[in-house]
Amino acid sequence: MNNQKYSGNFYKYQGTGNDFVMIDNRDGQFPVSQAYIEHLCHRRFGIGADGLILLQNDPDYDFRMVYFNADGREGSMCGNGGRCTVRFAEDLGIFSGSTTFIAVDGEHEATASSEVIALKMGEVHSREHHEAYDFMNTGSPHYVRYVEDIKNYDVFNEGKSVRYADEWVKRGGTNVNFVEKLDDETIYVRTYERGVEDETYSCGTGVTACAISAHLKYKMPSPIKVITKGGNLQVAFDEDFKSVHLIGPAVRVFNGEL
Ligand SMILES: N[C@H](CCC[C@H](N)C(=O)O)C(=O)O
Repeated sequence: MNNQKYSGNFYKYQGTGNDFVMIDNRDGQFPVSQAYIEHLCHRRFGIGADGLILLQNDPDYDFRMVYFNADGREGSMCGNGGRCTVRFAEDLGIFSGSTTFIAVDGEHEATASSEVIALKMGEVHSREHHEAYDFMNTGSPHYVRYVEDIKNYDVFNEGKSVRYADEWVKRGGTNVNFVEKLDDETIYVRTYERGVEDETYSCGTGVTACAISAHLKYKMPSPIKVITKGGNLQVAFDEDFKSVHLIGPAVRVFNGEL
């Protein structure tokens, strides 16, 4: 461990089982360090989470979301984390109804109801379609592979072998998704996450990538229902993927003091 310590409250949120330590850092007092964040996210030595998020002030938006993976490194965009941050901002009284905030990949709009947070994702510009997989960036990089019998698929080992393949390491790393079409409106998605280096219960940007991929492959209409280990999401989109929404629950689990 290192010497940096934070004195203050923390909050624990989860969105379809993707869980985050949330800090209200509007006073800028949180000591950002990779080792400290990794420690707080550790499931034995710390609070335990897939990532840590700082909610900060921003002059032009309701708030700024700063996301770190469980390994303590600042990550790219996190869809479930975004939905949880919106719920956190609502709980703090920063907005009610709808909000616009800024994250590492740009501006996001979101609406909150008691059941769900609908988060507008960034525009999805480029999609690679290959024989064995699709690849796209939905705020974070996502490799998408279609599989059968997904519930029994070896996501950890198959995901890890793609994650650490030279090609992907050279490209800066990727998250690895496995997807199966269940019926004409539903897919099942499991994700090995970069930065967590394990399967998570749900990955919002990964779910978004899989829904877009499934729409292109099977012509499934919007919204697509997505089942993950941690619960159900929906992805709504227009034809050019400029307006893409990730919709699902996000709730506070507990809070405490550091
Ligand atoms: N769980 C996140 C994705 C985090 C992305 C991160 N693992 C990376 O790309 O480094 C989500 O809900 O979108």
